Amino acid sequence: MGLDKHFTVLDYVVFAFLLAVSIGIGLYNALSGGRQRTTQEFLMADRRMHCVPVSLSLIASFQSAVAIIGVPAEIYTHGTQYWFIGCAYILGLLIPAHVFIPVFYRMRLSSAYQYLELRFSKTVRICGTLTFIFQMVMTGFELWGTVLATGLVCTLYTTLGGLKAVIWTDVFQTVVMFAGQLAVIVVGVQQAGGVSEVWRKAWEGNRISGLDLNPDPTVRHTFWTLGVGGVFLMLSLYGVNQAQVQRYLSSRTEKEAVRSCYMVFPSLQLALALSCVMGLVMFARYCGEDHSDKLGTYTRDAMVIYFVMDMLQGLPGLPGLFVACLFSAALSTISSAFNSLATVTMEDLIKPHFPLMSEARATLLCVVRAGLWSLTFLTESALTRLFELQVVLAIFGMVGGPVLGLFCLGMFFPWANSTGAVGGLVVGLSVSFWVGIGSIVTRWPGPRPHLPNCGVILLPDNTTTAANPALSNVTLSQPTGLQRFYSLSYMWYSAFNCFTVILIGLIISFLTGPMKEEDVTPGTIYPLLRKLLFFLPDHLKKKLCCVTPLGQTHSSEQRQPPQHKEMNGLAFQQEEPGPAQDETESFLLHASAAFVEHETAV
Ligand SMILES: O=C(O)CCCC[C@@H]1SC[C@@H]2NC(=O)N[C@@H]21
Ligand code: NA
Repeated sequence: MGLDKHFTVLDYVVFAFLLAVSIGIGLYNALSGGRQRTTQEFLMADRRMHCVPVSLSLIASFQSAVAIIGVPAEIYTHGTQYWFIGCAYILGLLIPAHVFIPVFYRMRLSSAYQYLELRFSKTVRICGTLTFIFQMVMTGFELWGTVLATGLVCTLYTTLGGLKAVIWTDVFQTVVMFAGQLAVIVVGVQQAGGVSEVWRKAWEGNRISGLDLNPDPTVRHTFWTLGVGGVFLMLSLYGVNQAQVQRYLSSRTEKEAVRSCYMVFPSLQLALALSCVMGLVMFARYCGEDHSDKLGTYTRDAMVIYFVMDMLQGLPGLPGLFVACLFSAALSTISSAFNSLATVTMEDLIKPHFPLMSEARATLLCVVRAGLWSLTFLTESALTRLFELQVVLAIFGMVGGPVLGLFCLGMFFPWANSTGAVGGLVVGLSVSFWVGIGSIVTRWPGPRPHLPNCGVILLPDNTTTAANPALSNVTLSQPTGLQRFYSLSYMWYSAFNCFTVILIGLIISFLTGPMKEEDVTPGTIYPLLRKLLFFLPDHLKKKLCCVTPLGQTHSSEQRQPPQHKEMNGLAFQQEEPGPAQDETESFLLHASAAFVEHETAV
């Protein structure tokens, strides 16, 4: 699409400079500190990270070029309805902060899927890990072939620098992302003749969407699909996705991890606002014209890049900044994917079979795994093109939704057993792919009113009529039966699949003999019922919830972890579990110590 025709020397300098800084930060973290000699340092940044870099890195993981380009394209063609996904960020971050982080952090896990082994069984853990790998590989396709070059760079610092390098490069790349989007907005507003002009054109072009409370689940974007369906999308990404869980666990304390999750909220709202305003600014300038003739087969996302390059033409350095912004978005997502894939490969697939592996060998294997993953991604990204935002979100819903269901089944339902977990996940994934592929195959156009473009006439009673009546809303026939099932909005996939896994998981658990509460590993259940019924007196809670309130010891001895002795009310370990100790046992020691300590301290 001839990006380079707008590039001046200064653009190349700006782009190269920003890329060089990314590499520099990565290499610095690779060669400083403990020089990445242990897996704790390589995979968990020594669990000493501060909440500011962690929160910026949390943004970068799921703010790739797809979001930077896809959201403006969405606003340009459909209006600002998508902006309501911002309402999903409230619960979408509060629940991870107060439900998932406490459970994961007190268990001092390295991989989120260790939780599944401790709550259910090794089989469930492997299923969770493989589903996560599949999801990351599927969405790995979202990145461009052009990332190939810089992707090699990212491979360098990700494989050498570990999580610490990835987090600090993410911090820098998030700043570049915001700067690039801001530059486009400032220039665009100024060229369109000011904010009021942009607003007027967007308003006349019907791009300012009101609150659409239509309850129809087949309508693509409404307050319900975005504000409620979006919560489950956020939970699957910011609650249980390995890339984010790893960042929470790299925080120095649990409070630091919760603080980093809270700090994601304003930055995510800013990222959403910048990309939505960018779409409006583009609309004000091009009035919804469809330049696909100039772009040939390119998707509407490519149209966004064309517009931006056109807007920034004649402003040397800014096109370079915007392309650097795109690459930063892509690189920060790639590096997070590599590092989290290397972590789960090591923690969930390799280490359990080689408990006696030495630290040096384990770290070396991590480096090799991160390198192999990056080459996998780079080869596939070279083969594919940018996916549209909707496709990536649909994949997150199809794969991330069932995994979210698996964790919710484990945390909120003590009766769920491993058979139920595996059965629920298998059925959940099958149904999710049935809906997802069904909707692609039937290509249900969906009742998508064709928004009139700038050529509208604003009537005195503030209604608009399209310049050419043919463009007015076309009401399609409503889908019926199976067709309705296939035309479920992709924004409901996460919620729908999550509930399927929970429902099937519970049914199978009850059919195969529900777990007894005392058999459940301590710390793996979030006492949802007890917390929700906080207002009831204790004896009622105990009877109602049939879950022993946290902190009270059990009558049965086997609940007390071995090698502990009480001293002035605090439990601590007599000796650090030796390296030879198998991972689950050492986890048990850690968890129950932290668990009892936390509860007695509270
Ligand atoms: O860019 C990507 O990695 C794919 C799109 C992810 C977008 C989701 S929507 C909710 C949350 N908010 C973001 O800014 N990113 C994620
Ligand atoms: Na990113």
